[in-house]
Amino acid sequence: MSEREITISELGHRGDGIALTESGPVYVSGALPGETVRAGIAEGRARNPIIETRSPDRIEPICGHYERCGGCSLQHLAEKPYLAWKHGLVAKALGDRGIDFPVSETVPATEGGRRRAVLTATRAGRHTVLGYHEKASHRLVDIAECPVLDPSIVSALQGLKSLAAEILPKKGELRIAVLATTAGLDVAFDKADKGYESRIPALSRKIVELGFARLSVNGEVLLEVRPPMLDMNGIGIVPAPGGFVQATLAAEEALSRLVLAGVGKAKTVADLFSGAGTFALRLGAIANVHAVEGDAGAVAAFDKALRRAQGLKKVTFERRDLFRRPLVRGELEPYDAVVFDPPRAGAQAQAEQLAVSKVKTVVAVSCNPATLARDLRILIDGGYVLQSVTPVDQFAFSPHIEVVAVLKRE
Ligand SMILES: C[S@@+](CC[C@H](N)C(=O)[O-])C[C@H]1O[C@@H](n2cnc3c(N)ncnc32)[C@H](O)[C@@H]1O
Repeated sequence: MSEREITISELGHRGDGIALTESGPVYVSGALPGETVRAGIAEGRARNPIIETRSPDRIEPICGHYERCGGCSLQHLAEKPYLAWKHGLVAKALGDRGIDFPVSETVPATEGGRRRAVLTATRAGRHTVLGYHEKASHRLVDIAECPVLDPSIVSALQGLKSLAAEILPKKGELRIAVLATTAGLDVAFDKADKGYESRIPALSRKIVELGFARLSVNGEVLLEVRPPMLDMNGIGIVPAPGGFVQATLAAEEALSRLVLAGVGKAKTVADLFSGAGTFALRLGAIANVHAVEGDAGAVAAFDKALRRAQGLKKVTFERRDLFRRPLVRGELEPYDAVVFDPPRAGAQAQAEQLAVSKVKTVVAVSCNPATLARDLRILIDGGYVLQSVTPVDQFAFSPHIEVVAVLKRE
């Protein structure tokens, strides 16, 4: 493997530096545009890179685990170019689908830290390791700090570890979803061995001692000390164990503001892939809403929240698989506006139905610029005109980006 000097010209979509060489792109982990790097090169990747010229945009990472931990990829880049890079990811995805539209500046929405985290635990001899996987590895980093998480999760890391130790399999990993709620932590273990049942008394005792709100294992609630409540714009919701909620409150609010502005004065709105009601509960204050969601737990959580809610207009819901059974043209007729917020796979089948519908306004929310661009292309080809595209940065230092796009039919 020959060593040579290369110059980084751009950041890739995962945050690696890219040098464009005569033999193709070379990916350099941890390098920034403008930097020159000395490294061995094999299969398009730099090995043991040494940065020779530093970028003025390079900053000190804020976490002691950063070098190893795969949870973050861009702590070493200053905020302004970091937000610009996220903006570029969205613009590029649109460009790849032939959509030439000015993308708004990235809205930072990481304040307060992530209230929802998925950690992994495993055994290392007699110890328990709890954290995230190392960069490009299956090994776990045992985290003692994590500046991107809500502080209440960080201060509970030791407690979570001792809880996980009760049911860790001899080999393999345990997934732990943690949600910081107004009543304390909601902890959901996933992929626990059946044998955990003998540890239920010990787990229950620990949950109470640790002051956590609820513990669930493999989707079943084991003990609810207090309902793990989230305040959704004044309405209390108790999410399903391990269920989806926006990872930061700041992003939930930023996305909701953009969704509400997007639907404008619509009187009837369909909220598709509605989860536990992040948008529907807010939209219900200004319009009649029909929420559609595929996950039974999320639908049940939404139903309960609706019963507690006051002063909403008519809000209805249904459980439905929108990949297999999107709302078809006739079903879309009653709506002035449709909001959709699918998982990473996007909403192709639904976009195809919207493209032949008469719905005036579509607000597309996405966590994947590539599938969003595909769905926007379908809508634009069906006669919609883009009004705005706004990236929202919910996952600090990661390559993830949320986007809200508003389209109208003339
Ligand atoms: C990105 S989340 C958005 C949830 C909600 N809009 C929010 O902001 O909290 C995507 C949602 O789509 C749901 N979902 C995934 N696949 C689905 C499908 N095939 N049909 C309907 N809903 C689905 C998930 O359960 C999840 O609630």
